[in-house]
Amino acid sequence: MSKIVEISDVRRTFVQGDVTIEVLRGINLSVGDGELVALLGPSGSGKSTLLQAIGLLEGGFAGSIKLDGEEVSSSSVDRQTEIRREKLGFVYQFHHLLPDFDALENVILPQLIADAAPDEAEDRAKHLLSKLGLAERLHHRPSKLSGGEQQRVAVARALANRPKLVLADEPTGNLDEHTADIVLGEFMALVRGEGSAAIVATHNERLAAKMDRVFRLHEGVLT
Ligand SMILES: Nc1ncnc2c1ncn2[C@@H]1O[C@H](COP(=O)(O)OP(=O)(O)OP(=O)(O)O)[C@@H](O)[C@H]1O
Repeated sequence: MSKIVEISDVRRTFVQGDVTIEVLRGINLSVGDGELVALLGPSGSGKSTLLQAIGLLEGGFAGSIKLDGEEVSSSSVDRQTEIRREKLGFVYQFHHLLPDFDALENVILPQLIADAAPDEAEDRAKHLLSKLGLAERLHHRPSKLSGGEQQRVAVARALANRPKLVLADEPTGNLDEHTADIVLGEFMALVRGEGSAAIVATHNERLAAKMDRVFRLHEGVLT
């Protein structure tokens, strides 16, 4: 199986005044194409920091990060932006949808930014939103949607450009347990159906157990 993610000896240290925190102390991780993995760890263990490294969202990391076979840790900012746009999708704990656009527009926009044809972008957005049970909510703005519905739109947006890898940081952390289960189940089914891989950071052991593999971040290393 080819690997969408291969990272080795990734390290990150934060210095705040006199205090130095080694958050990542030599992380090795590989994720195959289409594989769904959970990243578990207590609050403050560095899950978000690791996702930021893989998502090329922050600098300051040491070590090697390969995405889809390409060493990207020292790529130019422009190349990293291109990789984020073409290969990665992101879902966060809070939806970060654009408040003045409806659900459909929120899923169309990233495709237009990636130069998709408007008709195709709309068809794809409708397809994804329908798969997530939102066919009747296409023209609702985020403020008129429930928390679960908002996260479903965020999931559709993350998948809109057919990313090879979705990075999800506590994607259901803001939802009640029952809704979180449903939305995560839908997210996983959709990601599998699309053939994308995903890394999902969560505190929730039960949800993690439904993934292909589970990694635990503890004291800066993965087990
Ligand atoms: N920009 C920063 N400057 C200084 N310290 C930071 C910075 N970002 C994160 N940290 C520290 O790094 C550690 C890991 O943070 P991170 O957000 O990655 O943890 P997490 O596992 O995602 O936690 P949670 O589950 O609570 O979101 C924390 O102790 C945090 O205070």
